[in-house]
Amino acid sequence: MDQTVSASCLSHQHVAFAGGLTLECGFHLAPVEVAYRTYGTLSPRNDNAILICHALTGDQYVAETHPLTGKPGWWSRLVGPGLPIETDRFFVICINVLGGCMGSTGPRSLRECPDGGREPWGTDFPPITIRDMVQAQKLLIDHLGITKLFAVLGGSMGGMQVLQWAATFPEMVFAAIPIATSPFHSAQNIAFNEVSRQAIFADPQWHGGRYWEHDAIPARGLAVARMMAHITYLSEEALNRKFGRRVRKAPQGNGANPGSLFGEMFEVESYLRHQGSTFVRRFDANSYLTITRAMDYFDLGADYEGDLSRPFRGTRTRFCIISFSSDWLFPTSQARLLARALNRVAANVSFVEIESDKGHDAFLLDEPDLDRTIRGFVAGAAEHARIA
Ligand SMILES: CC(=O)SCCNC(=O)CCNC(=O)[C@H](O)C(C)(C)COP(=O)(O)OP(=O)(O)OC[C@H]1O[C@@H](n2cnc3c(N)ncnc32)[C@H](O)[C@@H]1OP(=O)(O)O
Ligand SMILES: N[C@@H](CCO)C(=O)O
Repeated sequence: MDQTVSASCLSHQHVAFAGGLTLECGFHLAPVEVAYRTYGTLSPRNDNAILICHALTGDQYVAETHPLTGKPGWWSRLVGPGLPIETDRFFVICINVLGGCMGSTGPRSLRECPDGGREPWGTDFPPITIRDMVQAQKLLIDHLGITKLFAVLGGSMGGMQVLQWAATFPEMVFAAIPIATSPFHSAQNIAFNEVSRQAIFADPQWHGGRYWEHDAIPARGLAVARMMAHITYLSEEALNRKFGRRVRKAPQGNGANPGSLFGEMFEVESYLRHQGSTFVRRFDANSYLTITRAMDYFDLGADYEGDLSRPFRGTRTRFCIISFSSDWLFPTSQARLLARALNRVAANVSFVEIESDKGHDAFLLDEPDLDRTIRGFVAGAAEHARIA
């Protein structure tokens, strides 16, 4: 079916594709809604589009104030006029992933029930993969009339999407920048995700995933999931630098801090509680479960007896792989495996390990070497692509 014909705009930068998508699991999901933001202008030659893919709990608000948190966009340091991803020159698109909770179809979306009513998908939302996310993005890219992306970039799960784009639609990706990512999700990372999921299931407000029926959310479980995951986004050095062993006065009453000496708590405890409680205001538990599973399934070599170069055979995409020295979640060793595999089949592969003590989330933080690397690679690739 011609998706450009069956697409309807629900509102500004929110499109429904009536024909939907057949997912990797075989389920046909229809309609598929895609929420996105754009910055800059598509050139008359249609050659300046850059797709930015967000990470696990990110969203399309990459370079503007977030509507729920009021915070600047998660990459507003990098995307804008005069910045490494120059919006006076490039047309930048960022899409909320399939399975997300910021407007694209996900577990919180309403579906038709057999009795004619509508209710959220919840845990009945079909399992999705990174490839499904990319297929949903492709619907939108086609709808926007873009035939070739000048560049696709993103960190962490965003980097997985970058690799999937380059593997699935090689002719559409001129340059790819996978950052702080891996060609497969490791056993250690699957293990961390499973602990997060169990924290959600253990919350009395989980209600088998139908929490909306109880006018509740599994806030405690989701917060604990985030607290645990957030530790993996930092590094020992970063935690020491930020908090050391400093303490502050602890909240009193309701058994909030049993065993605490002198009514104190460690700053790092307070920080993690803050990260947990702010997270639940902006994220849906069923989305969290769906997306962490999609990350867990990611394994580019799975269909090729583990050979990571075969998905990219014949590629003409230029790659710039970036890792951070203190990232223990997506360590440099995994990026190096990817670089070695790509070097066997691709003519243009750069690999940069950035010295940083900030851990995995370094790609979201003020890291001048990251900005310089992206600026340099994008400028060089634009010259090769002869972008005005
Ligand atoms: C690619 C993507 O799309 S990913 C999505 C990115 N966004 C997120 O992950 C949102 C969650 N936030 C984060 O993970 C991080 O804040 C980052 C990575 C975005 C930024 O990190 P940093 O700038 O180093 O901020 P930091 O981790 O220190 O957190 C600051 C917050 O902790 C609070 N905080 C700091 N110390 C303490 C403490 N001891 N006790 C309680 N709260 C504390 C600050 O008040 C601040 O709160 P606020 O965010 O509500 O204003
Ligand atoms: N902290 C980021 C990166 C995780 O990989 C997020 O929450 O999406």
